[in-house]
Amino acid sequence: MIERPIIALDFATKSEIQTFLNKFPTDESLFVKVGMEIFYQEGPAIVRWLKEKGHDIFLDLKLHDIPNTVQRSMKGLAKMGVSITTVQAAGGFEMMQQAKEGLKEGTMETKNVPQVIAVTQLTSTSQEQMQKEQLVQATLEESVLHYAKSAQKAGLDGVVCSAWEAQKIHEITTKEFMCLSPGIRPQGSTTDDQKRVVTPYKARELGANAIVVGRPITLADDPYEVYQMIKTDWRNKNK
Ligand SMILES: O=c1ccn([C@@H]2O[C@H](COP(=O)(O)O)[C@@H](O)[C@H]2O)c(=O)[nH]1
Repeated sequence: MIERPIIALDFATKSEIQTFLNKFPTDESLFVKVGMEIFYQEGPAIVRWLKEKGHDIFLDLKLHDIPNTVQRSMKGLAKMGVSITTVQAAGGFEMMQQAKEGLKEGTMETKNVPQVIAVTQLTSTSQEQMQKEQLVQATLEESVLHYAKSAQKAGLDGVVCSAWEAQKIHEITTKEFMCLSPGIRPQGSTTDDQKRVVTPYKARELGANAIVVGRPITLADDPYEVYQMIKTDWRNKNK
């Protein structure tokens, strides 16, 4: 269980992140998500900088390519010392296996292998969209469960899914298999482009092992206050 909500640092520049982090106490160790937006601007240096500040890193680059390319990319990525990283489950079973292999090879000396989890169906996808646009005949839940089972068989540590799917995923995998859930919105917040949204409190009840929260915190007038409120709700201590 990851007790701290993971904050999605969806910013375009390091200086924007610095301004944002200045609103938190300097000794507060955060779990942050580095995604494509900032990584494509700043590269691995942003990961090093955040780590030096004492934060844990979820590097969410959602790798999706042929197995050999993903294996070699993961080998390099492993050296960055991140805690969790991602691939797209749609890349296939062999690709997922090779992602894990690459991470193991890249950390041969340190033995500090990052966890790798597979994105199932994005939380911005509805069942209707999935069936129409991906020509998938199954229900959204069936698709997510299928990817979760495949990710587990491939040796991955978990999946990215909506908290709505977490309980069933645990039933077909294990309680420890990580269900990391974005699409988190406090009661009454706007949903933005997210389709499968859950409150922090409900996400915990439904069996999520970790939550990722971006805009409700990053766009707040007082991000630290909202972060604390979400953390309390997530830990189910306010009811
Ligand atoms: O299915 C997915 C996979 C990843 N994400 C990422 O999580 C955050 C959510 O940000 P919000 O502002 O809280 O909506 C964002 O970085 C996405 O890239 C996701 O939302 N859904």
